[in-house]
Amino acid sequence: MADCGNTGCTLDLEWVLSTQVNLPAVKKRAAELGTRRTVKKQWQAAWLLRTVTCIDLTTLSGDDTPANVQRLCHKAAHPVREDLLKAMNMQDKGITVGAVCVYSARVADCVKYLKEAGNPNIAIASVATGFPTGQTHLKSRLEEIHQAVADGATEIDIVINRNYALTGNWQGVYDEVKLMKQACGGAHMKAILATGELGSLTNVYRASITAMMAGADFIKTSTGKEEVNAILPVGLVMVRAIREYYHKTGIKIGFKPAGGVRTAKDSLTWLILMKEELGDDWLNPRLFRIGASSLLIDVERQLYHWTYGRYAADHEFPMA
Ligand SMILES: O=C[C@H](O)COP(=O)(O)O
Repeated sequence: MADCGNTGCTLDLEWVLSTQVNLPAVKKRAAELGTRRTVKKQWQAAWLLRTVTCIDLTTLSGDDTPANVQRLCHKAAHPVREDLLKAMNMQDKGITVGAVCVYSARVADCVKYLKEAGNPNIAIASVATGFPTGQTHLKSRLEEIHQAVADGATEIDIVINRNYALTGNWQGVYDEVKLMKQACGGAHMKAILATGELGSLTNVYRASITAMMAGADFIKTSTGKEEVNAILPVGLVMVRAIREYYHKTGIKIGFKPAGGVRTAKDSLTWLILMKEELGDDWLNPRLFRIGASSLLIDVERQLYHWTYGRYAADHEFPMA
């Protein structure tokens, strides 16, 4: 998955504390992102297919059952209708989403149903560590990771300890994330910062750097359960932290906006952010994912429009 397999480094508190984010500058740059560059026609279709390959197709509900996980896995393995792929001459390219993303208790279902759907190699991401709040004892948070990996998860989406982050205890954040990374073993680890609960963009930057130093392979904006989830100013601060970490260590860390990304147009703006701030190396599922439960349906509808020159009726896309 991630290019890096980030081993992390010693916590450098001076680095963590040295940066103050300039809020007006960040807001201005974020506002430009959706307006400056437009992607049209066949290029748009190509970018949307890229979006598909970067989606962590997610279901994180209290009423998740094996049946809806089965549908999710089938969609993950066949994310775009065959006629649309043929129109783009992409039917033989084995296009799938980046991963499925579920609660840890549903990982075994994913193993079963991805096999059934004919694509057992699609990554299985499990949220863990007391998701979404992280307000359980460290011992059980670590145990949840072990169990998810034992069940077949290849990626673990952990949540950081907001209590520590909000009280400036970056050593505490670092120590816990490092233990979580060890618990992941060979599975890649995405660190969810829950930025909507961090209080300031400076804290978002500090949490990003701390998580990367502790070994996160990806940093992820949100659980999807906070009041404010993936938004561009936060994304900008996080990808700049990734850029700085890369310049200082040579290690490429992935980025995952998650929560509230629902339209094809939104996904293009996130891709533009990655291209402009981090470059083409980051425009692939090894270093970029979008965590989303309903984005795929809109992307597929836009691809339908590109193919047939009209929007499909709802019944033509029964499952996203
Ligand atoms: O990590 C993914 C999010 O939980 C999905 O959020 P969403 O339902 O707003 O797309």
